[in-house]
Amino acid sequence: MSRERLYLFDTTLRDGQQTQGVQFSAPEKHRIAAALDDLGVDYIEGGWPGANPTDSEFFDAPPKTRATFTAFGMTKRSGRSAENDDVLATVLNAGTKSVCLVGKTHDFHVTTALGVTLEENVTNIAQSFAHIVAQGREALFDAEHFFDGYKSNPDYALECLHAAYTAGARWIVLCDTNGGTLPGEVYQITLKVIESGIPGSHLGIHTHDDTGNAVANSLAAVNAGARQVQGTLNGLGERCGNANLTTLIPTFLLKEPYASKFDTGVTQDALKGMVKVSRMLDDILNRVPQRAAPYVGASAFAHKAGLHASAILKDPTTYEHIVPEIVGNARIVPMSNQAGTSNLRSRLSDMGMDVEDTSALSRVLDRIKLREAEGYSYDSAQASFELEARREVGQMPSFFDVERYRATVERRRDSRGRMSHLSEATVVVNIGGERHLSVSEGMLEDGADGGPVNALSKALAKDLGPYQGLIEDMELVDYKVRITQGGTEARTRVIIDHEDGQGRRWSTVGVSSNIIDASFEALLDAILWKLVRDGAHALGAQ
Ligand SMILES: CC(=O)SCCNC(=O)CCNC(=O)[C@H](O)C(C)(C)COP(=O)(O)OP(=O)(O)OC[C@H]1O[C@@H](n2cnc3c(N)ncnc32)[C@H](O)[C@@H]1OP(=O)(O)O
Ligand SMILES: CC(=O)C(=O)O
Repeated sequence: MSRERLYLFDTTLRDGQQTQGVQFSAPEKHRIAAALDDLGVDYIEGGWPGANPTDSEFFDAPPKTRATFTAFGMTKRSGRSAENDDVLATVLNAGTKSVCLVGKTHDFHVTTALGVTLEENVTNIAQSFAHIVAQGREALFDAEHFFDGYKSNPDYALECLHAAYTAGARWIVLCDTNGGTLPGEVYQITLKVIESGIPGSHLGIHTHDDTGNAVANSLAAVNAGARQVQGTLNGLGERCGNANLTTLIPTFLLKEPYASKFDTGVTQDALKGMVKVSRMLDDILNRVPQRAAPYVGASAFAHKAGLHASAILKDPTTYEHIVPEIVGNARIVPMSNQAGTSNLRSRLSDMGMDVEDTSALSRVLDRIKLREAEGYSYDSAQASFELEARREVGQMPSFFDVERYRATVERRRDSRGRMSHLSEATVVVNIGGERHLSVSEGMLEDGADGGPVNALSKALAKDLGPYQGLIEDMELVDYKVRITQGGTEARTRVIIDHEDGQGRRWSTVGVSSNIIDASFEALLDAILWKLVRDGAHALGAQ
């Protein structure tokens, strides 16, 4: 079978920026564009020149990409020529090789949102594209609300597409703007478009995830013949997001019939960077990565249940649809109350612990299940699990003892009558018979009160004598609280994530009826795990 080219169009910097709460700066756009270019997408839509200062700044000094850098805008408005439309002029003045214009194809939107006649809209589309093409640009038509438009008035929706195509648009992109269309309809309607005379090699698909079908809809359009797929990294985008390219790209490269049928610009080698690219975007957005994201999520290859773990150890293909490393991910076999000895052996061996004694293994398993019944949760707090296992099998060095800690919170009015908060913590540890007392205030980088957990974290990490050098690069990056039982019996579970200078991220858990105490337990485990992993026992721990 001869292979066909499937084009990937990324709109993270345009539709992705339409995500609530997302606002990229120009330098961030440059970083994302460079990562997309390394990945191998064919088009990078940078934004809408002239729509806001950031996009204008970005287009003033555009990235140099192998991918076709694209400016976005809308078709000309009625009552002026394409040459005299200032919004269109600003888009064209960005000087990009390719230009994507959104235009209406749904009769209802033409009369209601634009308030023009159906004929005027067709003329506006045709003249806008003729103008772009006359300037030597590659033109794309984002046919807004196309599927809804087709269902309302198929002849008119197709007339709009043909107006752009006849005027020279290279790509006609069928948009499921409201995200309400299902895969069967996308497939059938895409076939109708092809039957109307626009070949699949000129058709693109742009979907939204409002029914959770953005990826399925993209695949349906490709199955019908479309050869350009638009999407965003991590599925960013207006409302529920766009088709997720971190799902679609591995699917096109690894799954049939796509892998045998299509070439894309993404190589198998670049595919190994998929997790990295996804995390980079989360890092820029200061978002916690979605654990369950297909292919790239931390749980995508996590085998929690005992039956799964047992089989995985015999042959990973028993519960994995692909080899995780192909997309830069990794297999994990977490511990929890769903686990059996297979999970345990696998975890211990990953931690470098060889435990032959089966009675020790059962003790660890019993201990973990008992602690989970008390409210601990080890499947996401693997570092705390490791410490618990070490304690149970006698492989946990003793670095220091916490003699006591105290945290206080104060709310007061200053001399100008303004309310302020102050949190303070004291921690006393005993290291080899020597007492170390540390006091810290809760303080954020901007000088605001960081709260009692922040104060405790600082006091605990302030003076650990010989171990101090090993913990200096630790940073608390996420803090989650959950009440595990209601009423007066309430127990609080705190899960804290840390990162260090070696790029490691680890999670620890604490449980108590008191949120500060639960936090302290998780903070303490985080430091102990770091000391165990970095060989602090060599510094004289017992
Ligand atoms: C489906 C999509 O996601 S398309 C992408 C949409 N992206 C964005 O809207 C983000 C960037 N947009 C913006 O910054 C602003 O909306 C701007 C600068 C483009 C326009 O701002 P304003 O001139 O203040 O207009 P406003 O946003 O209020 O309304 C949009 C105007 O464009 C018109 N319009 C909408 N689509 C089109 C189109 N395809 N062709 C021509 N005109 C259009 C609307 O009718 C409306 O005009 P009206 O005010 O005369 O009724
Ligand atoms: C153009 C676009 O983003 C849409 O129709 O969804």
